Amino acid sequence: MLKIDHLYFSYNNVKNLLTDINFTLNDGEYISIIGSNGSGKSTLIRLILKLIEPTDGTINNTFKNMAYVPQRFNQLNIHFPITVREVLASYKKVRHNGCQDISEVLNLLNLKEKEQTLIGQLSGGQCQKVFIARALLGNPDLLVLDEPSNGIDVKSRDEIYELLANLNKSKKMSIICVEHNLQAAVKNSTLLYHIKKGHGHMCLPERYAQEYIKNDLGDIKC
Ligand SMILES: Nc1ncnc2c1ncn2[C@@H]1O[C@H](COP(=O)(O)OP(=O)(O)OP(=O)(O)O)[C@@H](O)[C@H]1O
Repeated sequence: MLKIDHLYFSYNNVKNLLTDINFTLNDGEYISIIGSNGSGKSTLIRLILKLIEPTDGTINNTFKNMAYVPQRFNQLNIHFPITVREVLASYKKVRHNGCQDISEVLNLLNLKEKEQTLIGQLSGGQCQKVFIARALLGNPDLLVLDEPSNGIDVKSRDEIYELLANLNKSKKMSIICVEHNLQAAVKNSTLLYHIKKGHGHMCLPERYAQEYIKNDLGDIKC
């Protein structure tokens, strides 16, 4: 379980970015964090991952094995001399033990035929899947993703969300996902966490969808 109580956070140049954040993820839940650009979604993820410290408040985390899939990036040099399999093998080497078989994870993400391809020569969607595969190698009990479908075509996007839904439902993997894809968030998540003007609140996906249809996004009060 992850429980955040009365968390406050400011950057030097952005005061009161997050104000009195209260957030609970129970084991097996899938929570999508939504909100407009700059509302603090990725910052909340960084706090959960302990990459930064809150200004005030507490984060209690009983998950033993978190894995993180960062936002997609496009700057890989196409000649960077490392293949998909080598990316996964180097991660496995660093983690030492408890890892899944690389071929199994490649199959799970339909990446088997790309295992000898240089990472920089993959499409954006394929590259994103490699980073998801890398995260899954360590058998996480909490998977944290930052906008997994950003800039990804419909087919790869659907595959990624089907996989996440399956991991959550079949393997009971807990998931936190920063999301701009509201359709996927509403379809897959147990709960949505909406951050607006520094404050956050949980809401049920169906309720959010109803409110979204009735109002502009900015006016949603669920
Ligand atoms: N390392 C940093 N130092 C200072 N300010 C930062 C830093 N990282 C983010 N910010 C600022 O904090 C605010 C929130 O950024 P954050 O990345 O958390 O937003 P977000 O909700 O994830 O946005 P987006 O939807 O655009 O990805 C922004 O105004 C951003 O400029």
